[in-house]
Amino acid sequence: MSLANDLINDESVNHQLMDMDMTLAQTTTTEKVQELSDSELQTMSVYLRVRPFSKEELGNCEDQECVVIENEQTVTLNAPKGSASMKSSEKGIGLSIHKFSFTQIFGPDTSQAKLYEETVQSQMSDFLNGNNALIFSYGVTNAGKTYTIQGSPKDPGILPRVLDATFQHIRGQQYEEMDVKPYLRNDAQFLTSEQVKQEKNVKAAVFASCKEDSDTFRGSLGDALSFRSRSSSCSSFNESVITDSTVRSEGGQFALWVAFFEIYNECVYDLLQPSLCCKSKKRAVLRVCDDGAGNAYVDQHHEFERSQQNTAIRNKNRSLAATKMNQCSSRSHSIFTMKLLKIDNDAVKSISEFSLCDLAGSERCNKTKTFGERLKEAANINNSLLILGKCITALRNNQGDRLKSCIPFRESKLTKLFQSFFCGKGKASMIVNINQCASTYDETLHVMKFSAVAKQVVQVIPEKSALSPCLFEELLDDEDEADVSLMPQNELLSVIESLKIKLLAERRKNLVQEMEIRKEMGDAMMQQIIESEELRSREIEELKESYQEKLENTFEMYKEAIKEHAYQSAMRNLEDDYELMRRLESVEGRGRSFETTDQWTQTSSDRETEAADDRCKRLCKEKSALETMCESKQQLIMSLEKSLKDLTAGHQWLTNSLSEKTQEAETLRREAEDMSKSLEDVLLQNIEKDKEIESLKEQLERQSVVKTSPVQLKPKRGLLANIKEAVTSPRNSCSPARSLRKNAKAAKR
Ligand SMILES: Nc1ncnc2c1ncn2[C@@H]1O[C@H](COP(=O)(O)OP(=O)(O)OP(=O)(O)O)[C@@H](O)[C@H]1O
Repeated sequence: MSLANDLINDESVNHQLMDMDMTLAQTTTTEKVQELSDSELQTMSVYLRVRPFSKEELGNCEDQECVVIENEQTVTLNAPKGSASMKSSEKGIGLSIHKFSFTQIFGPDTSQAKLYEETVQSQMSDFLNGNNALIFSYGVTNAGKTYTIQGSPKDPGILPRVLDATFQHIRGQQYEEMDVKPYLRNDAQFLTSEQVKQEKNVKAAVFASCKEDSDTFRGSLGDALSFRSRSSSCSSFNESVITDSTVRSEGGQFALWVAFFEIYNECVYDLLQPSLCCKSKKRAVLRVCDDGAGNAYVDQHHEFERSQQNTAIRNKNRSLAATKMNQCSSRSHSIFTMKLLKIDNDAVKSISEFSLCDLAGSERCNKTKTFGERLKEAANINNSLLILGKCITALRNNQGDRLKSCIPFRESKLTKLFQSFFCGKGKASMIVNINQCASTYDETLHVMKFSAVAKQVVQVIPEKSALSPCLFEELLDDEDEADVSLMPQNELLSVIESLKIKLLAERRKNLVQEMEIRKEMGDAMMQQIIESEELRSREIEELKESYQEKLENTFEMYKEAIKEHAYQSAMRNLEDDYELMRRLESVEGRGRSFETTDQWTQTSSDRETEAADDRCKRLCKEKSALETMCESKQQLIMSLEKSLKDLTAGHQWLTNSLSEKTQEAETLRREAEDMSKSLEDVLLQNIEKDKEIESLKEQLERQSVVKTSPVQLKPKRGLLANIKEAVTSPRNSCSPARSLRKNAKAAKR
C-alpha cells in the first residue's frame, strides 16, 4: 500500500508540481492535438465511491468524520487523532486536511443502479459502438471494490449490469454459429468444423460446471457474480442502453465471447475453468501472449450466449482469504473481459472489448497481520499496484515532456494487459473505493493521492478508423522524424549526443528511483519480519514460562508419587517378608514331616515323587533365598538392637543421673525447710521472751507498789525462780520456753 506514498511524499509540493505539470501537459498536448483531427483528448475519468459504515465499524467508533463530501466533485479528508498524517502535521511536516477532486463522487447512499448509469453507461455505449473500454476499481482492502464490480445477488454491481445491457443490445441479432472466435488481441479468426466442435465441448463443460456450482452454492459469496435473471424485478438498467441514442443499431449479427481470469502471485489463472478439473489437478497457468504489435492478451475466451445469461458464473475459483481487515478479501486481481464481434455478410466488421477489473486491495502488511503465504500475496499485490502507479505517473509525466520516459508496462502482468488502454486503444476509467474508517485513514489518504495522479493522465481516444496500437506515441515519433530530416548532419550528431546523454540521465534516474522503491519495500518487509520475530520471541518466552510452570508442577506430582510408591513398596516388602517367613516355617515343618514319614515315600507314585522333588527343590531354593534374606534381616536387626542397646544405656545413664540430682534437690529442699523452721522457732522464742520480760516488768512494778501499800502480798517464789532461770540461761532446752509460754498464757487468763 505504500504505493502512493512512494509516488508522492509531500502533498502540497506535489500539488504544485501537478499543477505545473498539468499546465505544461495541457499546452504541449493542445499543440499536438490540434493535429489530431479525428481524435478525442481527455483526462482519465476517476470516480470516487465512499462506502457506508458497517454496524461493527460504528460500534468501534470508526466514524470520526474523516471523509467529508463537499460537493459532487470535491471531497475533504480530515486526519483523525493518532493517525500518522496527524502526527506528521503536528510536527509541521504535512497537512492534516487534504482536498481532492474527482470526475464524480458517489456517497454512501448511492445505489448500484445510479453508479452504473453515471459511470459505466458512456463506456458501455462506446463498447457497443465498437470501441474498447476498461474499468478498474482501486482502493484499500475492505473498501468495497468487489461490491462495486460484482455486487450482491440482490443488488448487482457493474459487471452483471454490463452483461445485461449487452444482451439487451444484441437481442435478436446473436450470431448462432460458433465459427468466429477472437484471435490475438484485436483480431478474429474463422474456425474449422472440428474446432467448432471442440469449442462447443469446452463451452458445455464450462457452463455445466458453473451451473452446478451455482446450484450448490447458491446464496454464498460467489452469487455476487450471478448474472441477473431476466425475470428480476430490477429493470431500470435494461432500458438505459436501449434508449441510448448514441448506440448505433445497424444490421449484422453479434457474437459475444468472454474470458474471466485472475492474476494471483503474478500467475494468470482461468476462473471459468471447470471446477472438477481444479479439484484433482493444479490449476493451469495461462500465458500472457503478445500479438506482435506490442499488445498483450490472454487467449482463453469462451463463447457466450443469451441462454447463459441466467447461468451463474461464480468466482469461487478466485483466490480469497480472510485478512484481519476483510473476512473475504480478494487476494488477486480479477479481470472479466467481453469481446463483441460484429459480423456482417460473413465478415467481421468490428471487434470491441470491455474489461472490468477488480484489483486486489492495497494494504499495509502489518495492519492486515499478514504472514507466510498472505505476506507473499501482499508483496505481489503491492508490487503490481506499485508498477501500475509507476506507469500512471510516467504517463502523466510524459505529457509534459518531449523526451518521453519509458513506461514500465512490461514489469507486471496487470500493466501488460492494461497497456493498450493507456496507449490510446480504448478508454480507461477508474473507480476509487474508500471506506470512512479512522483506523485506515492513512491508507485511504495514499489511495486518494494516487488517484489525484491518475486523474491527470491525458488519454488520446482515437476514432476507430484511425486506430493504431499506440497512436499518441506514433504521432510524436513521426513529428520528430520530420524535424530531423531537415537538419544538417553535424547538428544531427549533436542532437544524437544530447539524446544519448539525456537517455543515460533518464536511465540513471529510473535506476535510482527503482532502487529507492525497492529499498523502501525491503525496509517495509524487514520491519515486518522484525515485528513478527519480536512477536514470535515474546510468544516463545511466554510458552517457556508456562512450560516451566507445568514442568515444576509435574515434578512435584512425580515427587509425591515416588514418595507414595516408596511407602507402598516398603509396606509390600514388609508383607512379603512376613509371608516368606511364614512359608519358610511351614516348609521347615513339612520337611521335618517328610523325613519322619517313611510310609509316604513308599506309597507315592513316581510322578508324585518327581513333582515332590521339584517342589522340594523349589522350596529349598526359596528356603535358601529366605535364609539369605533372613540373615541380612538378622544382621539389620542386630545392628538395630545394638543401636537400641546403646540408646537404652544412654537413657539409663540419663535416668540415673536425673534421679541423683532429684535426690540432691530433695535433700537441699529439706535442709532449707528445717532451717526455715528453726528460724521461725527462734523468732517465736524471741517474741515470747519479749512478752515474758514485759509481764515480768509489770509484776515488778506491781510488787514495788505492794511494798509501799499497807496490804502485804504473799510473794510467788516459783515464778521468780523461773524468771531468773530463763534470763540467766536462755539457751536452755525448750522446756523453760514452754513453761514461759504457759506462764504467759496463765498471765493472760
Ligand atoms: N456501497 C456499499 N454498500 C453496502 N455495503 C458495502 C458497500 N461497499 C462495500 N460494502 C460491504 O463492505 C464489505 C467489504 O467490501 P468488499 O469485499 O467489496 O471490499 P474490497 O475492497 O473488495 O476488499 P478486498 O480488497 O479485501 O477484497 C462487504 O461486506 C460489502 O458487502
